[in-house]
Amino acid sequence: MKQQILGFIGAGNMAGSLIGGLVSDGFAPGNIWVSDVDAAKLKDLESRFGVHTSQDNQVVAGQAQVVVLAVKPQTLQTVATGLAATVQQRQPLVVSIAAGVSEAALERWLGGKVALVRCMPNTPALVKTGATALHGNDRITEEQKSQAEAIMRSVGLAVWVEREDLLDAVTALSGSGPAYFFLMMEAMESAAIALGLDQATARLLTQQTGLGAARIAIESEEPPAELRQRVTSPGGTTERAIQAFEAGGLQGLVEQAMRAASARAAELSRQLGG
Ligand SMILES: NC(=O)C1=CN([C@@H]2O[C@H](COP(=O)(O)OP(=O)(O)OC[C@H]3O[C@@H](n4cnc5c(N)ncnc54)[C@H](OP(=O)(O)O)[C@@H]3O)[C@@H](O)[C@H]2O)C=CC1
Ligand SMILES: O=C(O)[C@@H]1CCC=N1
Repeated sequence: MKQQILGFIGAGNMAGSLIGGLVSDGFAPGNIWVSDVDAAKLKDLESRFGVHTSQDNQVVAGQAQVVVLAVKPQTLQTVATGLAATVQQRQPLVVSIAAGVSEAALERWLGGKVALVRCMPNTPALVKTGATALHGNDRITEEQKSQAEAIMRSVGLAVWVEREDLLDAVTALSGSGPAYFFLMMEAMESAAIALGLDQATARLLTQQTGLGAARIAIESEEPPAELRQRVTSPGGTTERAIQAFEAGGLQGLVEQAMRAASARAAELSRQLGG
């Protein structure tokens, strides 16, 4: 895999995170090509990671064995139809990371027959702790399946889902999920400042607490509810905080938020051509 040319169409937040993770995992930057309409974003990726860039999507799709579509869902139809002739002629593996764009729509826009993997990564790929779920169409070979998995595995965890529609749930969980934790961190930092800590101290303690909680959750065999109990001394301070979260309906709110994210992915899919 590391010998192949990997092409990214779109040089935004998610492409930058994936490229950063791949390069730090030893993927040769000289084998990565990136295109975008925005020259400044390309310059930035060039200087940070040493990848090749072009403002012409055809230059990238014209040489890559694996083409990663990393533009916004709303831009994807234009981009994909523009690449259809090249893709049909060269038959690369196409990997789409777009939320809510179905394999059927992508195949149609790309002119028909195409080996396609649709996946949902997340931005912690930048620090090689990404979480990605993948689903492939009927045309992918075992080798292409391994290629797509190897790309995502080099920047973190990669799991396959059996049904394409489950990617909407994954989007609501791990695709958007980093933002939920950042929101929680924002809220904790602000509350700590309100309680008298200076901002630097509040941020540092919040960050380290997030890291520590995540590491315990990953390294321990115990479910999160059990780990929470260990922090919650009867009659102590955590108990009061948890009571306040429960009174505010935190669990229901989280479910409501994730249902809204998943519904938006399904809505995008309908709006963008099924
Ligand atoms: N951000 C995230 O956490 C995640 C995002 N995704 C998916 O990844 C995809 C990209 O998201 P994200 O990186 O956040 O979005 P960004 O807007 O940061 O990146 C998309 C890039 O594509 C560029 N672009 C627009 N039109 C074209 C074109 N015709 N040819 C080439 N490039 C073009 C945009 O330029 P300009 O800004 O000038 O329009 C922008 O630089 C989306 O489909 C999203 O659903 C998936 C998982 C997580
Ligand atoms: O917000 C979005 O639509 C994208 C998909 C998942 C994370 N970011």
